[in-house]
Amino acid sequence: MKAGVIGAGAWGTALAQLLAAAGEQVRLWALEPEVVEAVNRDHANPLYLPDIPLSPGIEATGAMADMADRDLLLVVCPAQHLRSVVAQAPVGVPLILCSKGIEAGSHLLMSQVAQQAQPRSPIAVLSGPTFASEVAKGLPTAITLACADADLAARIAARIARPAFRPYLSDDVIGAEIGGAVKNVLAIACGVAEGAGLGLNARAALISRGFAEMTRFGLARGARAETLGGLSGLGDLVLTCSSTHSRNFSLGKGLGEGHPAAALLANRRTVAEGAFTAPVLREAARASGVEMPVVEAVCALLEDAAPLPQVIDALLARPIRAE
Ligand SMILES: NC(=O)c1ccc[n+]([C@@H]2O[C@H](COP(=O)([O-])OP(=O)(O)OC[C@H]3O[C@@H](n4cnc5c(N)ncnc54)[C@H](O)[C@@H]3O)[C@@H](O)[C@H]2O)c1
Ligand SMILES: O=P(O)(O)OC[C@H](O)CO
Repeated sequence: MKAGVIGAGAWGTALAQLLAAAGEQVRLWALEPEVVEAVNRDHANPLYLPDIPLSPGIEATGAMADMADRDLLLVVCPAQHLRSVVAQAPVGVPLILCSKGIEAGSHLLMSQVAQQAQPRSPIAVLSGPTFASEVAKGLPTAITLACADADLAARIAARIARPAFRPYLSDDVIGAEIGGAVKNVLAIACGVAEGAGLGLNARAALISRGFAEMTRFGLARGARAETLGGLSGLGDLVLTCSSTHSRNFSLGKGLGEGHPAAALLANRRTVAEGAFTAPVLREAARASGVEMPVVEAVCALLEDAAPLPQVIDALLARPIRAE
């Protein structure tokens, strides 16, 4: 059993810890040499997952060639870098994609990007309500594991399941990916409501109407409604829209407090995927004729295209219609 994790941000490090805590020897590819050094020397990743002691069973490397002997690879880089990262991975090894987003330009989901970059590698998607620090601490978590190949899904599930980490199986890869990508944009909207002091009614309205947008977009792209209503859709939406532990929610809170997006996004080390997904999602939704007013509002705020009161008024002034 030789798993590799590509990407040593918070989530990649937490997943490496999950696997290594059960005795597996895990190799973790990190972009930053200081992360490689800290993991190997101190069994820690203070840059991305501070205050969590890591298993000595995790060995970090900065060389993708060191992944050549792995029998399973978890890909955990930011979505916009997935194509170039996966292209460097060894050929033919099953890839579990853990990034949440839609590629700019192509409008492709991560599984579609990976299939282009590594056509001979079997693909699965792991997505759901999972704050990295909680998984790394062994707190109870459930997640969707989506894969078109039921045998591969069962083998991966047996490999990653732990008493406090429960994968639920699905063959709806597209549905699992759309939930994870769209919820990040909606979490920004809920953060805005928090930062601007709009109240908890507004948050609940954004979650419900945002879920309606996620469902419309998902169905248009071939997702199944029950997947969108499951862990990778509604489950992750509720988690990410409820807490400043979410980077996306925190970004929105800053916008709601009146800080300009450019200042909030400048010099960030950690990724708030919703900021990159929002304009791509707007473009993809418009191209499919799907109405996504909350997503449009988030884009307007990220682009500083309109002041916050005007964006809120425009959402509230939409015509009354059937729910
Ligand atoms: N953090 C979580 O709780 C969590 C949970 C589930 C899914 N995810 C998803 O996992 C993905 C990674 O998020 P994270 O939280 O681990 O990241 P992070 O914000 O903790 O760290 C940023 C990561 O981006 C990497 N990076 C920066 N530039 C890069 C480049 N040019 N090429 C490759 N990698 C580069 C850094 O090395 C680092 O690993 C995202 O898509 C995120 O939505 C995160
Ligand atoms: O911190 P966020 O907003 O990137 O959310 C992390 C995970 O996606 C939650 O499931």
